[in-house]
Amino acid sequence: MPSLALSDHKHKKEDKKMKNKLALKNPETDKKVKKLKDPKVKEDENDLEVKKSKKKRKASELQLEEDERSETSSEIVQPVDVKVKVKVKVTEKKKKKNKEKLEKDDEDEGKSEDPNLVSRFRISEAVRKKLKSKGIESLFPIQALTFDVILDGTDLVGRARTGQGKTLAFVLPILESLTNGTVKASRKNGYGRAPSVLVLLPTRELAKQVFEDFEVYGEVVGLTSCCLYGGAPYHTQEMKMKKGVDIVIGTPGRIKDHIERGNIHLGSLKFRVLDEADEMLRMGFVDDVELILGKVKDASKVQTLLFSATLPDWVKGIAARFLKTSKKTVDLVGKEKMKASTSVKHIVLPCSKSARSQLIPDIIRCYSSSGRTIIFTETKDSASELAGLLPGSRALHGDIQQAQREVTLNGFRSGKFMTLVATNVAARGLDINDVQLIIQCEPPRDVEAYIHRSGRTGRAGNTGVAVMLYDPKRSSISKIERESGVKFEHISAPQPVDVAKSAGVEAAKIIAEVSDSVIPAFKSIAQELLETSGLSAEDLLAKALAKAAGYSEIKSRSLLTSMENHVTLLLEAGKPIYTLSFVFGVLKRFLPEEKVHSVQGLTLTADGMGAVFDVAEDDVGTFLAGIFSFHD
Ligand SMILES: Nc1ncnc2c1ncn2[C@@H]1O[C@H](COP(=O)(O)OP(=O)(O)OP(=O)(O)O)[C@@H](O)[C@H]1O
Repeated sequence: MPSLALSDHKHKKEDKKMKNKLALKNPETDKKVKKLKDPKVKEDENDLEVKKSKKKRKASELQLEEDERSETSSEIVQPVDVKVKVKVKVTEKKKKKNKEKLEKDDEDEGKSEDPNLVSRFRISEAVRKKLKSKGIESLFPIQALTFDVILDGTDLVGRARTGQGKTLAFVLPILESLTNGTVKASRKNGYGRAPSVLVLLPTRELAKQVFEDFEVYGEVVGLTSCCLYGGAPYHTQEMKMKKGVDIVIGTPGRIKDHIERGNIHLGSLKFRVLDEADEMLRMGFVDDVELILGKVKDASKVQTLLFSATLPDWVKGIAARFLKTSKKTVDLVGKEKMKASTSVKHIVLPCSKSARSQLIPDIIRCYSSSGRTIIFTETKDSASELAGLLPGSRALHGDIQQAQREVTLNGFRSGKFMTLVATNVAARGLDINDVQLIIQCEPPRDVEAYIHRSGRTGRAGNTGVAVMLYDPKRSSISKIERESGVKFEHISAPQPVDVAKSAGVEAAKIIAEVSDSVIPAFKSIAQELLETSGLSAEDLLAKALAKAAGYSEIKSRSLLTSMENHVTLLLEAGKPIYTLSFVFGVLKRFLPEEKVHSVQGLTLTADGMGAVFDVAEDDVGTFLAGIFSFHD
């Protein structure tokens, strides 16, 4: 970082040297980007290696046995060619059989050790098959630990980190309970039946997602579900309720409306579920939730379940009021310091508001692994504004019409576009395949929001990256860090040259895929260009690659505010500085007023002996010249 020594004349020479090194080097970025390859992945690879080598060992032992056998055999059959062939055939068949046996043994070995195998739980055959078709053969810990508790009729508070499968933790035992468990006999059947299950969730999108799980697994055991949320027409929802459903899933406001209109009767209710309870109550649904829960006349006959990745103390009060005293709590986070997802790499990066739209595309290029990205903003307006500035992205927030919200979310899920800019409406519960990167434009107001937003990646055992931007002048990350237990990795903005390199790799792949048939058409122009440009073939090709990657030039970016064409300068005072106005005063002594006002992101250094600030690249000379004249 170019530095301006304020009081120490001895450093003048070094300062002059530094003048020649104005471009900011950022060795950290390179290192960090590389480091981002999750060590866990490596561990998994190692595990795989161990397994592979075990397999290889077993295979080679078998191979040895076989080789010995076939050698002996071939001695016997050698004189007759046909027999050799037959023998070889037999050997190959055996080899195949052995290989299959080996694979099966390996599989069985792994399976029989797994205490959470689906087959070990009281899950009906039809649901088991459905789970298998979805690739689920084993329950996740929160599911395994709560299954029997719920199926046996106990109220439950369940907590596990984001993406750990809390939805199926209540879906599976509820379905079993209704079809094979204690509740089966008293459950209402037939046309016009009142629901047996009521699930309340904070957002429409989440309600729909949970509804889909109930639909998929409920269908195979003959249970029907219905999703009720605002912004959708009442009539269709009413018709469904009239026909009768077993499970109702929805947001509190719309459910309350239906209750008041007489469309839902809770007299047959066996289960009520509060998913993401803290968010529901925080969003101001507390009266609606209380009203709905209060509609259940005999609460002793209803089982109540409460799930979330975050359970602030005040939610425990609600649990105490609405769950039976015999309730159980399964808390997989508990007193552990780290409350956020452990399969996510948590990163912070200083960035001023004005630099966001320039910086975000580069963060996406460097950290999204070509997967999906969700960007969180604090307000609906900034979500719309940012989506407008980022090509190929769409906004999702509460002011967007429900139909459009659904189109947007479907488009994001199906990969029509890869970047979603959202408010907290997308923070909770949403489970979208291949979200590799979360960007939070500023630190959220509460730690729960941080935990849930960053938890949209790194789900179901996958890894992901969560980058939180902060303006050092306006916001602090220490509260989030302290309360979430996350140890953030601090990085500076990806430098344009690094971003360009990764874009170049992509461009090279694209060029390699171009058919050779284009060569004749372009060859003579290429030759002419080579002769006239005065560049080597490599340099010329590098320029072509840059253009293919969308680059005509590479701009520099400051470390402090991440602004393009700005450089961060360090002013060393050689003595403690207590206020920013002191720094401004010093700058004013050797620089014109308008230049002093143009500095960005002025901040005191951690040791209090200096200050850092950004200046336009074109002004660096003026600043350095100013400080030298000041010393002279
Ligand atoms: N036993 C399992 N085996 C494999 N995948 C599973 C299993 N259970 C759930 N999943 C998958 O894990 C993902 C995350 O599940 P889910 O959305 O229920 O997490 P969650 O704990 O509710 O997260 P959040 O706190 O963010 O709402 C989903 O894609 C789900 O299909």
